[in-house]
Amino acid sequence: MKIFVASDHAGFDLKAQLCAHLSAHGHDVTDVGPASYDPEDDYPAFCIACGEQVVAHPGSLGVVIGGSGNGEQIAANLVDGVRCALAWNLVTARLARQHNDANVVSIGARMHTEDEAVAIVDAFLAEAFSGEERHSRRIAQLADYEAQRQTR
Ligand SMILES: O=C[C@H](O)[C@H](O)[C@H](O)COP(=O)(O)O
Repeated sequence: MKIFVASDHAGFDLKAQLCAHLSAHGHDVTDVGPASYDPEDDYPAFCIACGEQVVAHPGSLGVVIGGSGNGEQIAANLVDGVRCALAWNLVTARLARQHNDANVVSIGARMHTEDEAVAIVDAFLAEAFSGEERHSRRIAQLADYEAQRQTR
């Protein structure tokens, strides 16, 4: 699977571990940045770039990582076509795919051990959208709003 991963300084170490883990498991991983640790860096540009890459590569998925994952989720969701979910355990990770067809997952690196965070991402990547009508209907409503916003 093609996977794009971004972080800020708070998620930088986890990003490195996650990219290595995902590559070792056969995924085609792109580290969207930052390329080096800067304790003063800002998450928006990296997370927006990650979302843009996911939208530009249909079928791919993205991971954005920060301290809490909150700002990273907010940033990624500014990109049209991105549905980014903040996952904080295995259940929320799986539901993000099953119910929301999320194409990006946000992780709070300060909220978990690295092993826990990697397991949450693995759970997200392994799950599929259920395709159930009620979930498709709700996702279509979000896409409709997005399309209308583009014409305003
Ligand atoms: O929602 C934002 C993320 O959690 C950031 O990683 C966090 O705000 C960074 O905090 P600081 O600049 O204090 O390390």
